[in-house]
Amino acid sequence: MITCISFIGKSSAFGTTNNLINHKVGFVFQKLSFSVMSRIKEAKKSAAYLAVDKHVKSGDLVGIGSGSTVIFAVERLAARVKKEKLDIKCVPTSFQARDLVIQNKLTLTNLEVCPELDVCIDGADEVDENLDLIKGGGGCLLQEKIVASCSKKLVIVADYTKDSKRLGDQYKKGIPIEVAPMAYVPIKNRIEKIYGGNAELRMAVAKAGPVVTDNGNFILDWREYKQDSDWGKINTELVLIPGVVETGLFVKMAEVAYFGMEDGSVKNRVPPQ
Ligand SMILES: O=C[C@H](O)[C@H](O)[C@H](O)COP(=O)(O)O
Repeated sequence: MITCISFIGKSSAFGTTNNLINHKVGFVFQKLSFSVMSRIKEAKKSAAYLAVDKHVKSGDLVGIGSGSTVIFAVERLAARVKKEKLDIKCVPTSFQARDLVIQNKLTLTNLEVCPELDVCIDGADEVDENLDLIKGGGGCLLQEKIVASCSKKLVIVADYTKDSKRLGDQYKKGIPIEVAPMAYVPIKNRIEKIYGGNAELRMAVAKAGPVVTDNGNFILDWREYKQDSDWGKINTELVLIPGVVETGLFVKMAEVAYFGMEDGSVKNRVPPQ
């Protein structure tokens, strides 16, 4: 009985030491990842603020993209409306963007009333050296592409982790492809057969089953594709597959991308001549 008690005692003492080390290591990692996260957040903010200041003027009709970086762009727009009495109207690209416009008390409009926009400010999941983009990591690619195509210029705001030489260098979650729900299996099979890789149905996190987009569709995330591809050609071919609604490949659409850097600076990239 005594042995038993002492065994439990030692074991729990050992356990306590281990727990303490784990706790400390966990704390250091937590602190590190917190500082990386806050650096990324600051980078998003610097890029978004600069892009808004450079590209939006009074009287503009502005497309509002989706995602976490665009939150800062809308914040800056709202501050300028208040301070400079900037007169702008906004067309959102998602439920989230519409909500952002409303919450920030900006003037909301749509493409029926304003089919031609001056500028669209949007985020990206990855930007390559040609300024081709992967978008749709948050599931908003269809309305984003429509609004961008109705804008005189598409201005991308991003942090340094999105800056790549080739699509797929950094962003490993795949190229999002929005599809009609009834067609997701044949489309998946076709993409994998023609181009290789895997096109996986995106599953929801706080819901059983797949992600359903703002437009009632599913998303296939196409991974392990050939990186040195002709994205313009592949995008054109993909949208011709019956049931494909849109792809997250934004080829030759962006006029400029702003990247917030780790050191607090912002660098920009324009397409090669
Ligand atoms: O579907 C989401 C959009 O394409 C976003 O613009 C993209 O995922 C980038 O989002 P974030 O600014 O949060 O990285």
